[in-house]
Amino acid sequence: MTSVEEILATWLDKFKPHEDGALLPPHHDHCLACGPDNPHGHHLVVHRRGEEVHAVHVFDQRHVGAPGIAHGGAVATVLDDLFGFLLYLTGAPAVTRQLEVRYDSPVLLGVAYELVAKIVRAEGRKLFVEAEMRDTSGGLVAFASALFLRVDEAHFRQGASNSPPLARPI
Ligand SMILES: CCCCCCCCCC(=O)SCCNC(=O)CCNC(=O)[C@H](O)C(C)(C)COP(=O)(O)OP(=O)(O)OC[C@H]1O[C@@H](n2cnc3c(N)ncnc32)[C@H](O)[C@@H]1OP(=O)(O)O
Repeated sequence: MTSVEEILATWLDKFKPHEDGALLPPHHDHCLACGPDNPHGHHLVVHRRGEEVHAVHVFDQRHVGAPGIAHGGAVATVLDDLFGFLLYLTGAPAVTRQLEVRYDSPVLLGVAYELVAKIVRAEGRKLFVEAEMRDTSGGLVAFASALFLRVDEAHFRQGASNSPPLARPI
């Protein structure tokens, strides 16, 4: 598992400008939503598209709520993390202060959905953001809005000495 200091050391590069269309880097290798090395993760892959961020995502059996349907918390995780990619466009880290998700239709496992997020407005440390998740016919299945607050590196160091085991013994 990568340490907080190792993660922070890579952040300056991540917050450099990214070209339109660029593949955006994961927040870190074990991030629950986008980390490629997290076996329990969503492995979300996100690109910049103009001033928005864009992903095509498929939930699988690890994310099941009702049979065949993604758990609402899993959907919220992915939408929250998608917002985290907008931060690369702002050039500064921030964290979720408030997140609201509207679930319009069940999100089916094994089906591709298109996700788009944008910054609605910025006021000082505050970033107001919105995201949509649509099915392949363009139908809106979920809508999220959130307030992110810019924080400095000290925020992330709060977890630096906290490294519980990966899983609880049964
Ligand atoms: C590479 C970057 C890494 C990012 C990864 C992204 C991953 C995906 C996102 C996440 O999972 S983040 C993890 C979940 N979030 C957290 O763990 C955050 C936990 N909360 C905190 O640590 C603190 O609450 C926080 C640092 C966010 C804010 O504490 P502060 O004491 O700095 O701010 P405060 O609560 O006083 O609010 C600052 C301003 O926002 C305003 N505010 C707060 N809540 C509001 C609200 N709900 N609506 C409107 N305004 C609000 C508040 O009134 C105030 O306004 P003014 O500055 O004008 O006085």
